[in-house]
Formats: sequence, structure tokens, C-alpha cells
Amino acid sequence: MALSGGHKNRGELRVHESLDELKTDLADYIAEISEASVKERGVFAIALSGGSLIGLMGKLCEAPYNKTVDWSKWYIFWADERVVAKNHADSNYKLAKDGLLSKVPVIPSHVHSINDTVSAEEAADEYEFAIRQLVKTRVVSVSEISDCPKFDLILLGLGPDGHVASLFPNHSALNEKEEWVTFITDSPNRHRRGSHSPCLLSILHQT
Ligand SMILES: O=C1O[C@H](COP(=O)(O)O)[C@@H](O)[C@H](O)[C@H]1O
Repeated sequence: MALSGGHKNRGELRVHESLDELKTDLADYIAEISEASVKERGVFAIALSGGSLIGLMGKLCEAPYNKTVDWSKWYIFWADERVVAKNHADSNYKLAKDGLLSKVPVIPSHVHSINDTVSAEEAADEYEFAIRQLVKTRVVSVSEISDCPKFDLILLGLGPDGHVASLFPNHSALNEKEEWVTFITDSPNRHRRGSHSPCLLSILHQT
């Protein structure tokens, strides 16, 4: 298990001896970046993935993090979502809601999930619009070197086939240069999906 991309130590790779050690280090890491962002900007904008990530974040629901993290300053986004209803077992929103968001005092209006009642394309357009509004109000920062939003933290998994968020190796969605949020309808593992575009994911490497 490894954590990469340090807040202060850019490009850091951490290898852990056990899952428990990884979970503790991940909770510490998120709490530290949350604290620094709230101190600097007054808010913390985090983008979550699905998959194994939420289970690995479980310690945040426990002491001391559940009391020490300033949950009221959290703004929550998704790096990707499957085109299923929010109560579907495959929904990344449901995963986060059940495993984290229902267990900590986040403000419901700060939870920016992807619309599950429209097509993948419409949901991507709508999500980009929502992020653009939040960039205007500085809830989400903007990159100094590109016209892209800059989240305080984006947490990504890596699928066995090398996919990150809903971006699959060699898929044409990787060539998207304009949109902040893109979508695919030919996912190799069955779900139509929405995802932050490569432009936005690339920001991860700049922070
Ligand atoms: O399908 C997905 O898979 C990736 C990777 O999942 P993991 O279980 O290998 O961590 C996940 O990050 C993404 O959000 C999800 O839609």
C-alpha cells in the first residue's frame, strides 16, 4: 500500500507495512491538509473517488479525527461517478455517504455530488457548471498556470487495468483538453461514467 504526492513533500511515495498503518497515515495526511487549507483559505475542497478509497479513509470517523477535523469547512466533490442511482450499490456517492459522510458532521449543502437523474453528458456539463460557480466564489481555487480548478486534495485509486477515476488507459477521453468534466459511455467495466477531465487531474501533480 502506498500514498503518493505529498502536500509539502511533492512526489513523495510512502510504503506501509500494514493496512492499519496505511489507514492511520492516510487519516493523518488528510487531517493535516484539511487544517492547512482551512488556515490558508477558510475552506477545504476535497475530491473523492470510489473503489477501495473510502474504506481506507475509515479512521477519519473515529477519535481523534472526528472531533479535531473542522468538518464544517469541508466541501466535497467526486473525481468520478458511475451513471447509476445514488442508492445503487455501484454509486461512488453511496459509498462515501455510507462509509464517511453520514458519520461526520459535514454540511449537507457542501456535498457536491454528480446528478444521477440525467444522462452522463448532461451530468458532466452540470457538474462543470457547478464547479465553475464555486471557483468564482473561491470555494475551489484556480491554478496559477492554467485555466483549471485546483482542489486542495484529490484522492484517486488505481484500478487493476490502470484506470484512474473513470479515465481508462488509451481511451479517447484522455485527449480531452477543454472540458473540466468529461464522460464516457463505453467503460470497459460496464458503467457509463463521469470524470474530472485530464486537465483537472493533472492539477494533482502541480499541488
Ligand atoms: O471504478 C473505479 O475504480 C477506481 C479504482 O478503484 P480501487 O478499488 O482499485 O481503488 C476508483 O478510484 C474509481 O473511483 C472507481 O469509479
